[in-house]
Amino acid sequence: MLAAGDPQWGIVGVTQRSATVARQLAPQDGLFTVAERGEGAAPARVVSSIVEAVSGRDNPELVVERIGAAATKIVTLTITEKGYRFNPQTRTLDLDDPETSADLEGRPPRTAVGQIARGLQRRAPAGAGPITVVSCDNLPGNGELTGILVRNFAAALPAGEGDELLAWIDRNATFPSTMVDRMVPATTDADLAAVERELGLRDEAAVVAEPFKQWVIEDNFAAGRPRWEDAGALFTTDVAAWESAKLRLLNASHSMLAYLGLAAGKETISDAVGVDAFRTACRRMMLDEALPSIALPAGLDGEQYCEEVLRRFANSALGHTTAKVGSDGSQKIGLRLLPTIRGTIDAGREPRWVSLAVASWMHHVTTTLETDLNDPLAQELQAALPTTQSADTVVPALLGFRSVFDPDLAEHSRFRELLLHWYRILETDGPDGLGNEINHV
Ligand SMILES: NC(=O)c1ccc[n+]([C@@H]2O[C@H](COP(=O)([O-])OP(=O)(O)OC[C@H]3O[C@@H](n4cnc5c(N)ncnc54)[C@H](O)[C@@H]3O)[C@@H](O)[C@H]2O)c1
Ligand SMILES: O=P(O)(O)OC[C@@H](O)[C@@H](O)[C@H](O)[C@H](O)CO
Repeated sequence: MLAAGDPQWGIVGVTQRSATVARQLAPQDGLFTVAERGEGAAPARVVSSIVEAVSGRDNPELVVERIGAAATKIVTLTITEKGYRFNPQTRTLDLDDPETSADLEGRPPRTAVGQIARGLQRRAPAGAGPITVVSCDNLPGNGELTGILVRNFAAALPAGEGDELLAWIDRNATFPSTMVDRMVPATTDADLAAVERELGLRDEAAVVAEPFKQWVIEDNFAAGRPRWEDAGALFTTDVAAWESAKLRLLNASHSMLAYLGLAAGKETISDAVGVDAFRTACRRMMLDEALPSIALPAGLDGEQYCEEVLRRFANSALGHTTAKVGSDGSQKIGLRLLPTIRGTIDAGREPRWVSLAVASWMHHVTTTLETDLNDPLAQELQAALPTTQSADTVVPALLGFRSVFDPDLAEHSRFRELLLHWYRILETDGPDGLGNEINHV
């Protein structure tokens, strides 16, 4: 927007749990480089849209103040799935979460939902006017969900306070859904050194990304918005179809490749997709199981989309690690893989390939030490594992993990058999045996 000559918008960036990015941006006046990597990459570009960088961990009160300010018209969130602190089965705020309860008790809020609710509460008496809250996370119905969670927070406040806030939200706040697609790995020291060579300047906050980018947004803004369509964003009334296409084709395959890749000692997604058998399994999961169980957005060619996803994963200049994509599995499996399992079973077909993805996640949980398992439920997952570990003990134990599997799915006999089948191969023959089996099927 700035490049197009509209100078009225700027971004206050908030980091949540670590001050690192705020600390990197502050001495460089919020400027940072976006360096595209891979075929068709544009030259490095310095972006100047961040006008202030705040550490939410160190200064939660300032975050509330900024959300409460009349000048703020839009709040966007990219805080990962776990940042929402919700129960995925009921899609409600987890009020037993210690951080959420502490925010409800009135401390300067440290959870994202608490910060938004308290910020909105600030707007009412100040006459700061309406506001739009936009989730950009990989969650189905992310806008609707965010609205529910903020309202759950308000409803859990003492009666007078909560009712007033709920009524204000209904009149003044909107929560459009979005689908954001661009692979952006964590920046490494080698990335910073490469950007320094390209720019002739040291940028501690540089970001690397693939050339592809897509942002689909529900056009429901309460207080105006930049003309993002001029920069390629798509405004639509049907974000849900885009979201499920992305989550169940791209993100599902990403997770599958991450866990298969981790089992085979592959460091990056491009290394994992380079294994013929893994690429075949991924393609079969998308084409045979995910595609038939979703309603695609109008005009999207499903098969072409799947091939493009595989091509994007093969971008070896990106260095997207299997460890990062495979993190937080307990938060992602239920959104990316299980809906395809249910859809395939409901249609009377076998969820063969998608079960391989779930079995490789189980294998990852079992073969990773608790301290190395990057998952907010690492302790609970490890506690659920049996002492003697084999397919026959691990699969039922993890199927009983209620934060991920509901009883219906956990009891489904064919799903269980498929998990046992794939887990046994991973356990006894490793990735090579898996390759033979995949090629054989
Ligand atoms: N990186 C990508 O390729 C990409 C692409 C599209 C969408 N997304 C979405 O954006 C999210 C963030 O991706 P990223 O690559 O920036 O991840 P990241 O791990 O680099 O950053 C995550 C951010 O979330 C915050 N966070 C983590 N746990 C939190 C919690 N419990 N409460 C509040 N905040 C918390 C962190 O402080 C950090 O600021 C993803 O989970 C995904 O939903 C990412
Ligand atoms: O960011 P996460 O942790 O939700 O998931 C990891 C990746 O699958 C994801 O970030 C993709 O790179 C992204 O969704 C592509 O648009």
